[in-house]
Amino acid sequence: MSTATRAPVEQLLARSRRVEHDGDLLDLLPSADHVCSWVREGEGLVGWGEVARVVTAGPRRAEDAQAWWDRLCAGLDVEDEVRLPGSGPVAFTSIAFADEPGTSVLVVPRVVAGRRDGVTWVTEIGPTRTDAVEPVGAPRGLRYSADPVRWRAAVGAAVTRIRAGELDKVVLARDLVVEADDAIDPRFVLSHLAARYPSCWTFAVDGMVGATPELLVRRSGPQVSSRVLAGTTWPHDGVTEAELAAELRASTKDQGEHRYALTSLVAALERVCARVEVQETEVLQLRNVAHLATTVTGDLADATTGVLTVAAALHPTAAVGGTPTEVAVRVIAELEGMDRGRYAGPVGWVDAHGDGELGLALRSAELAGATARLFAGGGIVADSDPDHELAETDAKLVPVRDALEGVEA
Ligand SMILES: C=C(O[C@@H]1C=C(C(=O)O)C=C[C@H]1O)C(=O)O
Repeated sequence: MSTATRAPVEQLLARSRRVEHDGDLLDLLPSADHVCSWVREGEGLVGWGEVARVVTAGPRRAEDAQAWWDRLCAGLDVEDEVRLPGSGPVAFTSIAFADEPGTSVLVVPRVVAGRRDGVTWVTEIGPTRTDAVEPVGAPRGLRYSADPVRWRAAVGAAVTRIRAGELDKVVLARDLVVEADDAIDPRFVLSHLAARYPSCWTFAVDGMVGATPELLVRRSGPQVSSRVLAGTTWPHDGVTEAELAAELRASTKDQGEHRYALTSLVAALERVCARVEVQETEVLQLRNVAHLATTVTGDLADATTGVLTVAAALHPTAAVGGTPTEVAVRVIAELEGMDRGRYAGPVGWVDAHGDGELGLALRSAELAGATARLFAGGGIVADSDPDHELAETDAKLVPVRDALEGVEA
């Protein structure tokens, strides 16, 4: 099922030209409206304005978005003097976690500013316009509400079902609703996330914002790569980073969680790739948590498969779903008691060649007016402890919480 809610009627021209700008890409966003972002280590893409969008739902939500975008690109005139990945027409997309409920969106911004290897450019679709610049405001009067007691019980129920042999692993998530006095400016959240989590991808699409460390798929021609995360610890009792990494490597529970996630990713990649290569598992250190991380690369069997279609084949891995996938997705719906919406779904950008980068919308929140709904989850296996899992989700909520609070240190 797919509904085009806004499609251009006239013949459109997309123009990319180099610009002299060495400031922060996020500082180019003129207002809080239609903010799009995919920024890491100061490079990437930001977008604003909107020339077209499609809203999709159901089991083919990502493929439908890809097909709609391909059709739109086929009718575009393009002048691209930059010719780098991400120049020329691009769209930003955020796909729902589940087949249902939830809606997915693909947005074509009117203006995109990009930077890669120190080269900065601007792509405009349609006639050039001057945007009114509005100052960025901090959220005020933040109030929090969550139900950790109910979630703890859900984790206990999941452990019972895993021990009974119904499934091996399930990722359970919870939300934290934050109310502010006025509409929350996504630019405020994004600039704090990017400053404190520079190695993560700071993303925004249609109100879904966050800084994710997990790359579901990057497509560059026939080559794809992915970085799967599972198995988590966080700073405690003054342990050093090296000690934390050693703890994680030595934890059979975390290694087990990681193996389920990696196995599911590799099996899914093997269905769409002619060659798959698994790199060595590493420890990824962030300021709030550390994860076991494995990069997997592959060559697409069919080089015409667009990045969103590849994502559809991979999602959900057992990093955000579980093992076996179908059982885990059903258990998530039964035990979580909430609609994940676009949390833990693919998020990122696509270009006119089917290339792009899609992360998983983790360490994220859905912004709607003065409300932010934050999400965090963790992998549950046979020997998981509900209190420990609750503490893990608290650690994963830190990035967006701190960003809303404007924590600088
Ligand atoms: C589900 C989340 O994170 C995922 C689960 C992890 C785990 O269980 O160890 C680690 C990284 C992510 O793949 C989240 O951040 O909400």
